[in-house]
Amino acid sequence: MVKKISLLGATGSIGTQTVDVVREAPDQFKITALAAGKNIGKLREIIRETEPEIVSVDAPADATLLSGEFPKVEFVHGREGLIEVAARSDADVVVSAVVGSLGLEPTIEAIRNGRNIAIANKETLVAAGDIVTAEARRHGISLLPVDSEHSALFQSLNGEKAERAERLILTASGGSFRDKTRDELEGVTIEQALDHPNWSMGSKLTIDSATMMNKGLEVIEAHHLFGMPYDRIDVLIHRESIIHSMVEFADTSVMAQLGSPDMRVPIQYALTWPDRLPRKGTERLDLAKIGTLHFEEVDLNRYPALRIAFEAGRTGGTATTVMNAANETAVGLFMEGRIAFTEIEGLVERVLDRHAVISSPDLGTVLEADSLARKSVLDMVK
Ligand SMILES: NC(=O)C1=CN([C@@H]2O[C@H](COP(=O)(O)OP(=O)(O)OC[C@H]3O[C@@H](n4cnc5c(N)ncnc54)[C@H](OP(=O)(O)O)[C@@H]3O)[C@@H](O)[C@H]2O)C=CC1
Ligand SMILES: CC(=O)[C@@H](O)[C@H](O)COP(=O)(O)O
Ligand SMILES: [Mn+2]
Repeated sequence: MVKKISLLGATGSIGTQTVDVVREAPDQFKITALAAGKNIGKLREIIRETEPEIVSVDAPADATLLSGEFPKVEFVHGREGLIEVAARSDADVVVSAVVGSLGLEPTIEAIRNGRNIAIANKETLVAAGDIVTAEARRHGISLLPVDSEHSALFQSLNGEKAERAERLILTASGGSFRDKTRDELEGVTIEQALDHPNWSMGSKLTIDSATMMNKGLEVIEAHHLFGMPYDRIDVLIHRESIIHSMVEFADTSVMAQLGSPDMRVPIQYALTWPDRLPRKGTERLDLAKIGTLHFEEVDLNRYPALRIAFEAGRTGGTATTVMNAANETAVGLFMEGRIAFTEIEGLVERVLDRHAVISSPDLGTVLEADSLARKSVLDMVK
């Protein structure tokens, strides 16, 4: 049976690679709903190719423009449009791949509508992991990891209960500045920060990888997806991004998932699970050619964002919501050239220090904490 897919974040790095996967297996998948932001040129191409029933864009003017060009497609817009595409779609799976905690409400609506979620949008789980996983349990849907590390953990668990695992080991490339000391980070440029050694990804995630906030977000994501306490989640620097992550069991066995760094592999697995399809166009792993794999401990003084994320995760409640929102805002300021790269973690930590944590927030409280944290960062750099 053809699987119907609703794709949120269609024009982004994960979105366009999801379209690649669908293109390669038209007898398996059909995209019926799309959501994007401002990249109307790319969206036009994707609409032409996939012929969806409904599409959401950010601006009302773009929705009107595209309605004229594609009369058979229904267009909606803005935050409500994004939620409508997620909630109304009759898709078998919703690929949640917008960037940022903007993905939270549509993902929750999709879960409440009984859709399985292929979750790339890690910020949703960091902002409100307890709420999202509780909704998933209540509605009996699957949260299928797309993030490469979490797909690796999921595959390494291979049906075993996460409780049986003793330790999750997330691998980290070290990001664009892994060969620089903390002092050498002074004055680094946006272009340098965007030059990831192994992966081609959206800009926000590439900056997060350089601060290692990405790994911090992923630790929190793993905690929620696999129910693992923080003191049993480790991070290991592995420059090559060939081992995507590992699970250690009580008998000392370690299961790992390896492969070429190509996000179409975990995207496809989330869409085909529990089956697998052949993958055209992904380079097969040739370990003899690679020769050597490297591993290193993480120095939390070099990467304070990872320490901040572990602390926020252990605190729980709105601490992770606030950390995520402050980080999104600080990364945005860096991308606008308004702050230095080395100011990102300090801003996040200052906002967290001033925040009075609410331990079991409802969705309204999460959204309010998120928006206040964004404002706090902006106030600090005025
Ligand atoms: N890229 C990767 O390899 C990986 C990504 N992820 C996660 O997946 C998510 C997406 O990442 P990535 O694809 O790299 O990001 P990109 O920046 O490449 O894409 C972001 C997507 O979100 C859309 N978007 C942004 N703002 C809005 C808005 N206001 N309304 C609707 N859509 C909006 C963008 O639309 P537009 O461009 O049209 O404005 C775009 O389609 C992130 O959470 C990231 O952490 C996880 C693992 C790997
Ligand atoms: C491809 C992917 O999953 C990214 O989240 C990736 O993990 C970034 O790599 P590092 O954060 O390890 O640099
Ligand atoms: Mn990842």
